[in-house]
Amino acid sequence: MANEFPESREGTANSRHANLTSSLDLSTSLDHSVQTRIFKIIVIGDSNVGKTCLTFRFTGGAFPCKTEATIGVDFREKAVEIEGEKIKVQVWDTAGQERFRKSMVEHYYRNVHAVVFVYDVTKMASFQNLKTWIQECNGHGVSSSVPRVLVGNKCDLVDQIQVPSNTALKFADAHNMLLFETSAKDPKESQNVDSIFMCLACRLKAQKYLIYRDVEREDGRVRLKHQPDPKSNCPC
Ligand SMILES: Nc1nc2c(ncn2[C@@H]2O[C@H](COP(=O)(O)OP(=O)(O)OP(=O)(O)O)[C@@H](O)[C@H]2O)c(=O)[nH]1
Ligand SMILES: [Mg+2]
Repeated sequence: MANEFPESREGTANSRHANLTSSLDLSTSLDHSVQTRIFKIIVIGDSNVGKTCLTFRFTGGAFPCKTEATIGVDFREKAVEIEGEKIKVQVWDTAGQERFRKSMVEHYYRNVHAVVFVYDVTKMASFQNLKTWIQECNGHGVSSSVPRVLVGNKCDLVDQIQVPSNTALKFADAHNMLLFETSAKDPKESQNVDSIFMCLACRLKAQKYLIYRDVEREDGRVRLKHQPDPKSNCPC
């Protein structure tokens, strides 16, 4: 059974930080000294859908009282333990506004392990724009074997919902994604928010034997072979 132990870190990077590349490279490395794997999960979607709030809820356990549009990327880490293995989940909270993301897009997708697409259930346009986000992701060479999930956020605003669940479910099925409808704001939903990231971490953990056994090194970088683990007990 998956459980967590308390350790989270936050950082930020934008186009003004000169040493960005070296810090970003860490996300894809295996930390051999402590044998802790790091899973890089990016969170993508329109501005204002709640990406920052969702990632904050997962790593900090609370809803931020105030947020501003993300510039570049904020990265947050949470240490979790799954079936006895300590894993670092590194969440990349990306900017939804084009002007705040354009110089960073390459970094977002580089060596990503999993992708979370977010829309706002009260804003149909944010759902319709998912196609563009998926195109961007595919256009950056993210393999179809990289796990992806779809998240409809702001479900607490029950009177304002514009995106019906069955429409979202069809879209998710068509794109081979699991659908989570949740709220970063509603404390009762916090476990559901956790399960978005834990579900992905469990799936990635299922690649354990590949990472330790079939790891390949090319150009000094670690590359992983993706194969499903038939013995995985991932809850999703
Ligand atoms: N009611 C409600 N409001 C939310 C929820 N999640 C986020 N918000 C609000 O939505 C607004 C935008 O949230 P952010 O998390 O900053 O949005 P973002 O997707 O990170 O936006 P960018 O950084 O510009 O890409 C803020 O006013 C939040 O308080 C939610 O679950 N319910
Ligand atoms: Mg943000």
